[in-house]
Amino acid sequence: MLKILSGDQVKELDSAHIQKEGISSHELMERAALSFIRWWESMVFSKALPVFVFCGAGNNGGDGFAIARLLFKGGWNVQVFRCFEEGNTLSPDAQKNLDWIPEGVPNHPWNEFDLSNEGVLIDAFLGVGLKGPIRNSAFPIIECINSFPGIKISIDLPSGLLADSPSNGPVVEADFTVTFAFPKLALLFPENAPFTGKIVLAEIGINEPIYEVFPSPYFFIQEKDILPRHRVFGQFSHKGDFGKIALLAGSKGKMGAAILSSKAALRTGSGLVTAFVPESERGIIQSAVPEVMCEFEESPDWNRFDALGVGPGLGLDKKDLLQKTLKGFTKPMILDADAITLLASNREMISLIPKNSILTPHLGELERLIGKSSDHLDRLNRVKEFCLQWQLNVLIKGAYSVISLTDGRQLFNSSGTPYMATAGAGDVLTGILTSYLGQGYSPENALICGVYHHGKAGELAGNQYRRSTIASDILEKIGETYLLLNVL
Ligand SMILES: NC(=O)C1=CN([C@@H]2O[C@H](COP(=O)(O)OP(=O)(O)OC[C@H]3O[C@@H](n4cnc5c(N)ncnc54)[C@H](O)[C@@H]3O)[C@@H](O)[C@H]2O)[C@@H](O)CC1
Ligand SMILES: [K+]
Repeated sequence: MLKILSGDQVKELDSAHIQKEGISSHELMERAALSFIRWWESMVFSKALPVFVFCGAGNNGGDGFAIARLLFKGGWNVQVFRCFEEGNTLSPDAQKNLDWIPEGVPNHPWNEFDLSNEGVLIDAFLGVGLKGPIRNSAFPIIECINSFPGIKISIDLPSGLLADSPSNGPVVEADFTVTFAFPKLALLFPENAPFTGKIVLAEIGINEPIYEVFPSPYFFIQEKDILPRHRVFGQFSHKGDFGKIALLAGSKGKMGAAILSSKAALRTGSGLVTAFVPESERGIIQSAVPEVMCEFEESPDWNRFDALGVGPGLGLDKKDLLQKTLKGFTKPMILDADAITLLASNREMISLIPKNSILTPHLGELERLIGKSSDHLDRLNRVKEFCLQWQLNVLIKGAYSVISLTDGRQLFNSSGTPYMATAGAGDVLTGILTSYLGQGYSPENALICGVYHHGKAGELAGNQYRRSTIASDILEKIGETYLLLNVL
């Protein structure tokens, strides 16, 4: 997993890199610019479009100058716009790259930019070096960039956005943010989505051991992290090895939730799935999912199951049943939907949850559980406290869902699409997570694999159905995610 460092640590990363690999900060900047160019070429922008590069006085501006040079060499019609006063001192690497701008690239002060221009604007004004509240002198520059009607691409961060804390001042509203080495924390906050546009990760070849010395609780999950976390089953495995799981879900009028979670558990390889549903409703699930078994007792011997998922469509009148279940199951379990709402209003039950269990609230359920947050950073901190206090794992669902673990680490998922914001998508996830726990995955690996596959299945469904995507489509795409990730 990619460690997400703070803006302040980026500078230290530079020197760690220089010390360990003997690569200068200037070479690192060149790598960043080349990595940007690789992405740019993959976008096949029309060569008829002029490119305007707005450059600041720091290394973000340095990236901009280097990009302008490389684009010019590649045959693009490029112009540079300087976002600093005449006579200002530039960072050494920015100065070097400014000096290297070829003769044929026009170079103007930013206020000479003609807003009626058409083309692409590259925002290399401010990056992770922005400190504190933005100076007044920067306001008109950001306003000018935002008034440009063409495509806007921010380098590393949209200018004005603080790397890892909430921003109050004006911020560039980019269509794309090409960020180097790892996504900066603030890019993953939902409140910053209007500024970041689509986030593109551009690798600059920093080796993983170099990251090791930097402490950070934040990580970014990538596709390559998934396969090694899956369990491998042999030729002689039988259905008992794939887990015997139970789902306590569904109620009158909400049997769909039980169906979706049971099917998802089966689709992710559960050997045996038993749904605990009200007896009066059994016909619905048994005809919809013939592979699932049904039981109706209110407090069975839960411990005969390898894993237990509780909550989808359960109903809010099941407090006693939830309490008995929490007392009756001793292994980590999944708690979702109505189970979380019941816990939020009966907080004395939180201590009954088996340690290392997983709670999967959406933002509304989370708020009921931990109170209102002022912003995403505050939310992350509150959830971390909750996880540490109760030794529970919490998944904050949404874009870049966050897996918050019992040891304080917080992992951002990278798969998914807004088309997944549809009824029942969470029920599918509960089935997947319960399935992986039943197959012997640790809660951490169940979360990483489950959340990633769920997001990937949503992307595949979204690519096909766009806004008409429903939870059953996500479910039906789970199989394709196994092929895509090469999971046996
Ligand atoms: N260290 C690394 O690993 C790499 C860093 N690179 C680039 O370097 C950038 C960081 O460069 P720097 O540390 O030089 O910083 P930046 O270039 O991001 O910012 C420094 C500039 O911001 C101005 N500034 C600071 N606070 C301000 C405020 N409150 N209001 C208005 N202006 C303010 C400063 O006067 C200075 O001109 C990254 O974002 C990235 O683009 C890349 O070259 C790739 C490698
Ligand atoms: K920028």
